Amino acid sequence: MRDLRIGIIGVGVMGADHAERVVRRISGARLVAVSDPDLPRATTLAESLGSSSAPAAGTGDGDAIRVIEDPLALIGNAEVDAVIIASPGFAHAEQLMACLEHGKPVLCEKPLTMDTESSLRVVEAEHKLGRQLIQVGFMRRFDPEYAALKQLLDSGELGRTLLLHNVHRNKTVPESFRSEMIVRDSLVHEVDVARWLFDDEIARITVRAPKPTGLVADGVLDPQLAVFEMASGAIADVEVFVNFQVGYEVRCEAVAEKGSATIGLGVDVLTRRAGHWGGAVPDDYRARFGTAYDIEVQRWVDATARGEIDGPTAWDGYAAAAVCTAGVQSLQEGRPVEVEMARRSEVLG
Ligand SMILES: NC(=O)c1ccc[n+]([C@@H]2O[C@H](COP(=O)([O-])OP(=O)(O)OC[C@H]3O[C@@H](n4cnc5c(N)ncnc54)[C@H](O)[C@@H]3O)[C@@H](O)[C@H]2O)c1
Ligand SMILES: O[C@H]1[C@H](O)[C@@H](O)[C@H](O)[C@@H](O)[C@H]1O
Repeated sequence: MRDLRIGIIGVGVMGADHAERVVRRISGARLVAVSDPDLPRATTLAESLGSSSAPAAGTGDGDAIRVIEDPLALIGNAEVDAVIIASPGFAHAEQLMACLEHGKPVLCEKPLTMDTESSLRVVEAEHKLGRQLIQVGFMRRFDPEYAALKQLLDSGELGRTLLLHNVHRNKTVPESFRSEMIVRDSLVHEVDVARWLFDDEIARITVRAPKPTGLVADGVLDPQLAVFEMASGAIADVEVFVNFQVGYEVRCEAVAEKGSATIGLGVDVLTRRAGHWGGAVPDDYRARFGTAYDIEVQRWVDATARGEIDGPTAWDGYAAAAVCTAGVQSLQEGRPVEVEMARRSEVLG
């Protein structure tokens, strides 16, 4: 079977990382086009990967990668079989709709879109089309540690899961990150983790913030503390701290009836030396979740070749957006907020 020809939209930090992944680390796919309003950035990337002489799983022998300025033109281009969207969240809705219009399978970085209404419109448009084309980049589901945790909890060995404690810390984030963005762009990962691990919807969310760190602009509420009340009665708490300074830390502890399980301790690098013990803290998500992204994109490519998707769906993206909308309201009003969501059966039949 011929390689899946991929176009990537947005080649900043994440898009460039995916581009390298497609070219060098996964099989069955070829990077044929990139698009970014920052043309020099797109051109430099296309030239460096397209003429790569390093062993390239995805490009063949230094195949050229086209730079297509207009992202919608990339989506419509006949030489692009499938699309990876790694533009900022505000651009996702229009680009997803274009992928649906052109019948192109798409792996869209989280969040699906930045608000509940546009996320629902995307879900409805995909449903109308009659086939699933959208996968959302909630990559934690592909991380071996999260996957092992999910398997353990689903096995029932520990009894019913009652609580999740989560920590999500970034070293720093760009200045564009205001309080709402922390909910919609960072906390959204734990929204998906809780829905996935509990296999349940979040019914109510509370987001509170202590006196903020002094290392952010005035008015930015960082860190934040969220509580998700699941429809079944289980509870998850999350600390999100995106200007933690130290490095990237993502942990999850599940507390069940007959035991608990924790991931994200970095125990594989635990060291003892010169009177100290400890390990390394990764700098960012690329170091911590590199394997998860590789597995995510490889499985997406393989599933796309079969005409399927294999991961979080547009509905998962919509559900996460609805929870985040309620979360932002909770943060602003200082009270728990019920999550308002369409009924799945009414939208998807
Ligand atoms: N899954 C993860 O762990 C993870 C990690 C980082 C970022 N992300 C997601 O990836 C996406 C990109 O984030 P990033 O950190 O790479 O941002 P970034 O700012 O580094 O890169 C975004 C790129 O998109 C370009 N761009 C801006 N407007 C555009 C438009 N309308 N169409 C196409 N391109 C446009 C910018 O010029 C830039 O090159 C976001 O959705 C973000 O939430 C996910
Ligand atoms: O866009 C990024 C990305 O999703 C990271 O995985 C997350 O840790 C950051 O908080 C977020 O800003």
